[in-house]
Amino acid sequence: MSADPLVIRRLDYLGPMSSPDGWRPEPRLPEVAFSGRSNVGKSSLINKLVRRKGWARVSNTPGRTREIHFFDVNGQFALVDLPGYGYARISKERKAEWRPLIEGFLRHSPRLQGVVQLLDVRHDPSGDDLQMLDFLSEIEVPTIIVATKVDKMKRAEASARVLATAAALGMEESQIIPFSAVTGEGRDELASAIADLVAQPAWREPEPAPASEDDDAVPTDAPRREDEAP
Ligand SMILES: Nc1nc2c(ncn2[C@@H]2O[C@H](COP(=O)(O)OP(=O)(O)OP(=O)(O)O)[C@@H](O)[C@H]2O)c(=O)[nH]1
Ligand SMILES: [Mg+2]
Repeated sequence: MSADPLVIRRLDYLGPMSSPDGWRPEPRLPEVAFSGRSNVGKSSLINKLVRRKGWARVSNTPGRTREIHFFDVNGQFALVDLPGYGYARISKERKAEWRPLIEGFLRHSPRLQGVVQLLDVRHDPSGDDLQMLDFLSEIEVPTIIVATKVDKMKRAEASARVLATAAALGMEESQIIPFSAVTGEGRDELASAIADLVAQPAWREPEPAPASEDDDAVPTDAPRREDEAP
């Protein structure tokens, strides 16, 4: 038996981020974010990945995960559960809130290291999925693609669906990880891909800190400019 590529020794919930300028946990760890439509199986996949049954909330009501949730895995990386997009019954108002939240986080989080993009194996990528994939390639973040719920089909049928999805996205079949939260298929392959991603050098350069008007924010040992009042 091969060794577990991601042994979970410690798992801590770090808290939610609910608006683009709102509170978020200190970005101390490299972050791997999980993205996908509502109901695609993000929370179920996360639970399987960390081998905890009720860790990330799983629901039969699509659109349940509304904030961005952060989890510290082994003090090694932060797992980031994004709200699902593209659920029709959610009000326009809520959708208008989510997009800036998700895109703002992905664009600006200083420690983002990669994204795991989930697609339901049974369906062709939706317009929202394609928009998200375009966005991910625009920001050039390393992305792992997972096809979820493969247990819902016969094996050959699921393989054919993965092949078709790969073709639709212009990628190789081997670039998509087939996954089932029910059988655990794909768990170790995904865990290994995530461990590799986290071991890479930091993907994003930190943004320069904004110039502060507030003198108190300047450390006392910071050099003062000549023209600056004492
Ligand atoms: N058969 C099967 N069902 C799954 C699988 N993954 C998720 N489900 C079911 O799909 C539904 C949605 O799963 P969630 O994990 O809550 O999906 P989510 O993407 O987190 O949904 P939101 O938080 O609403 O965006 C639940 O009823 C799950 O039990 C899977 O691999 N196989
Ligand atoms: Mg969820």
